[in-house]
Amino acid sequence: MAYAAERKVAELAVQRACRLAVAVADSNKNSTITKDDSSPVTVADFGCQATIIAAIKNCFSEDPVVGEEDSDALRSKDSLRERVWSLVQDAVNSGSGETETIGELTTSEAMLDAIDAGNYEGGNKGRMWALDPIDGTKGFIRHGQYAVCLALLVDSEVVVGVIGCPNLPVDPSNPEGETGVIFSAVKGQGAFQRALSSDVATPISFSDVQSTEDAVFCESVESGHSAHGTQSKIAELLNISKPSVRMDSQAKYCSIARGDGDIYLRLPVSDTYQEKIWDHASGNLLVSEAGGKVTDMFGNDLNFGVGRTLKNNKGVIAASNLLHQKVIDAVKQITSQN
Ligand SMILES: Nc1ncnc2c1ncn2[C@@H]1O[C@H](COP(=O)(O)OS(=O)(=O)O)[C@@H](OP(=O)(O)O)[C@H]1O
Ligand SMILES: [Mg+2]
Ligand SMILES: [Mg+2]
Ligand SMILES: [Mg+2]
Repeated sequence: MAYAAERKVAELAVQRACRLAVAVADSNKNSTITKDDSSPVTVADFGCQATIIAAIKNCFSEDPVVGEEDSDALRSKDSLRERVWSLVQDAVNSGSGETETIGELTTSEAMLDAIDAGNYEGGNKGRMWALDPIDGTKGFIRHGQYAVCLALLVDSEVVVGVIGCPNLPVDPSNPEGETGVIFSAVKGQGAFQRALSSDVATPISFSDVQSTEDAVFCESVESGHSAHGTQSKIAELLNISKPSVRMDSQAKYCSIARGDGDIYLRLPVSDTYQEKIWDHASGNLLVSEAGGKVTDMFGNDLNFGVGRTLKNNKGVIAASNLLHQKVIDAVKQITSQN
């Protein structure tokens, strides 16, 4: 099967990173720093980026990586670096059978170098990985939804997408039951989920909701990340009566891809913000392999080949193939009134 090795490595790397993130959440000893753009980053973001890039470099040494974080804060603060190094070592040592495939990290210097290997500028030629070590950092901090997201792109097309969601219920019909799910998709091979605790993956697909009246839509928690007011007008026009499900991170893509909801609306709040490729690459493939479509607000495909951002696109609309065009028509109608 095409990309079997890449999928295996990506799943093992994401699984190891999810253990690290869960350990930080469980410890209640998180350290948060505010970045230059005022967004938060935690020890878990750094640790997850280090473990995942180290795994990629151990297995596919020539592949470039577009990763969200850099190591500047760790290089200038010994205590922070030591804390992240300790988390990385614990995550590596607590795995069983991973190291023979994805290797390990041997020094804290190697950890810093791994984090900084995520500095690729992107582009539309050849292989590259897109990594969001913790997507929905605000969700992670508030013990809500967050996701560890890794994608392989070839000539700017996503061919492998893996998303780990430690706080998402394994069985959506049993929200109080076990949590921790890993989603994966390979281009042309379908979309799957399995419990983080299990080796058995099952296929997932969109709901067969035919009419937007019966649909559920999801959106960001933060009103600064998508335009809640415009989104509620779009929902009204589509006769959606159920309240929106607000959820942090690419868990939104995962939820609709397995039929918990039907539509993901992400209308821009600012004219200047450019969506980042690591916030959408994995979810894009998961949705298309599960029977859905992702475009920008104008119905254009997302272009992952123009750098670290989606600078050629505005907003994101994801829905099943059955509903997508209806949603785009409603978006057009509402946004042309503004
Ligand atoms: N202004 C603005 N507009 C749109 N998106 C933005 C904006 N600012 C930040 N971000 C990115 O939002 C990522 C989290 O998206 P979510 O959908 O999870 O948002 S939310 O956490 O539910 O609010 C978040 O990803 P992480 O940094 O990985 O958490 C950011 O990349
Ligand atoms: Mg993100
Ligand atoms: Mg992030
Ligand atoms: Mg961030």
